[in-house]
Amino acid sequence: MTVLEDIVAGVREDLAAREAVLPFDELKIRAAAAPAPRDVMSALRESGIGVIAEVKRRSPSKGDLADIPDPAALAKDYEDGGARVISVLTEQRRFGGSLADLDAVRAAVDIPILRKDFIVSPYQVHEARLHGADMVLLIVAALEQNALVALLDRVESLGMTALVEIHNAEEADKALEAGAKVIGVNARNLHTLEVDRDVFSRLAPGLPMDVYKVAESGVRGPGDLMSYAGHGADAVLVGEGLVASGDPKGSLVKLVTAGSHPACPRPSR
Ligand SMILES: O=P(O)(O)OC[C@@H](O)[C@@H](O)c1c[nH]c2ccccc12
Repeated sequence: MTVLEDIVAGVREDLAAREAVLPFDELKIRAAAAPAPRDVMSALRESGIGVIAEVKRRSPSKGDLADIPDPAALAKDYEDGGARVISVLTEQRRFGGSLADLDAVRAAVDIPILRKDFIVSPYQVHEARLHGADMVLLIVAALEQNALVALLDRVESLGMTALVEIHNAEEADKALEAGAKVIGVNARNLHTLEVDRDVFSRLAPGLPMDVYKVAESGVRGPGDLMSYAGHGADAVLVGEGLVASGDPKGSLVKLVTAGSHPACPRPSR
């Protein structure tokens, strides 16, 4: 079993337990009554390189990163520091996240929120909506193509935006085939957990101009942001570089400042 398969197996078990408590039909009704989702694309398309800031306690590759006793306070710091979107990891077993984190962050900020999890079922999409998410991660490596297409349609039909994650050229083709408008290139291989920052520069030129491109993982500071921007990134998604820095807000401000500096390369759109 690869790391990804192991994580997804745990996610499916936890999902079955939640579904036994709150059946899908009831969940859908409740989610439909949630306040409308935010316009993620307009937030993302503000000028400069966007920063998506992540609430991340631990990871299978690095172990414990930060305690984050108050995810709402961290999220508020991210919002004040100029994040475009806040990513909240809700996977429990390996990342120490929860839907309670999503609720806390939703109550604390006005900017769009991404539910970062291993989404394999429409149940999780409606659940994301119920808990206030505006954006949902769909990982191509974790999904059959027909499931990817169905989940992407589901996300859009609920007025949310999908961040479709890829790591190689075959997954890029699948994401485009499915109609992804926002594509995240993860520098980390989810089967082996190895990070290769050059994956973005190899894949980005093959993605259409009108696809919004997010460089995910391994951003240590402004230098990595500038380099990703030089290869065509519209935004970067950063977790560890913020939460483990000792000063998440200060570290974020440095990234946001670099991303809006005149010397920073711009996506040619
Ligand atoms: O902490 P980093 O290296 O800045 O990475 C953030 C983000 O890219 C990473 O958490 C991530 C990217 N894709 C994922 C899929 C599932 C879980 C986590 C992730």
